[in-house]
Amino acid sequence: MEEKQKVARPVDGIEGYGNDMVLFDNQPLDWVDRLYLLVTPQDQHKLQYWPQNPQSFRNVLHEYTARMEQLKEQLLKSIARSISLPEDCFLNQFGERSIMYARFNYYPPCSRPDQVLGLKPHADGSGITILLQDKQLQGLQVKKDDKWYQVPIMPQALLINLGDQLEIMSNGILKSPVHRALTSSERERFTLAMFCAPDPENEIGPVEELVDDKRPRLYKKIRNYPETYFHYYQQGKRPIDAVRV
Ligand SMILES: O=C(O)CCC(=O)C(=O)O
Ligand SMILES: [Fe+2]
Repeated sequence: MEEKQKVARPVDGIEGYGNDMVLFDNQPLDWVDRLYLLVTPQDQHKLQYWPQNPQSFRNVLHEYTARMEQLKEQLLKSIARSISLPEDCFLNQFGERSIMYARFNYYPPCSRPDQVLGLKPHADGSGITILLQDKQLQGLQVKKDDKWYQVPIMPQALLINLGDQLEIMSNGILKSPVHRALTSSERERFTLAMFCAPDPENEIGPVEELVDDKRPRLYKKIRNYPETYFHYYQQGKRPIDAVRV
């Protein structure tokens, strides 16, 4: 507890240990505590929020971040190739100063899982998200055609989720799925999400190759999508609707 307090999120900040920011009356709250840290670029680390206990925490997170940066690059290239685009087209929009956030999600046991969600339905605001799932407890669900589907646990596997910014860049060809997390009355659940996103100062938008007469531009160009995202998300709305043409 004491260690968590040392890195507690300030009321007006996003990094650190805490729970939902309350921005609106009647805002549905999530049954989750989280430690949220910017891990890339390194020169923007706010180390005051990086726990020193356990002692290995900072080094392990550094190393994990470096691996996830490599994985992100490979994934963005492969995804581009898979839809016949030049392999660097998403990476170029991410830019040299692309960002990555680590979010450690801790869902405590909840006595009313029928009433309370761990995370309300949302699509990620990232470009892509790399999720390390809890090894024992399922909880993640994805929505398709208005039905919720349970995501199975695959030990040793990372789950890759596409976020809104890749949907925007791909002019809607790639979809950023809506998902949610359930709670359990029996057990706690831990997950680690790494959100990979473009440099917020870069203007992003549908890549030119994917806009033509047959497929008109679906999304506007936008800078700093996370800012737009955050406000819509906490009201339970879909932020990507704000950038539709
Ligand atoms: O905890 C999970 O399984 C999902 C986490 C998630 O969707 C998120 O952090 O955005
Ligand atoms: Fe998510």
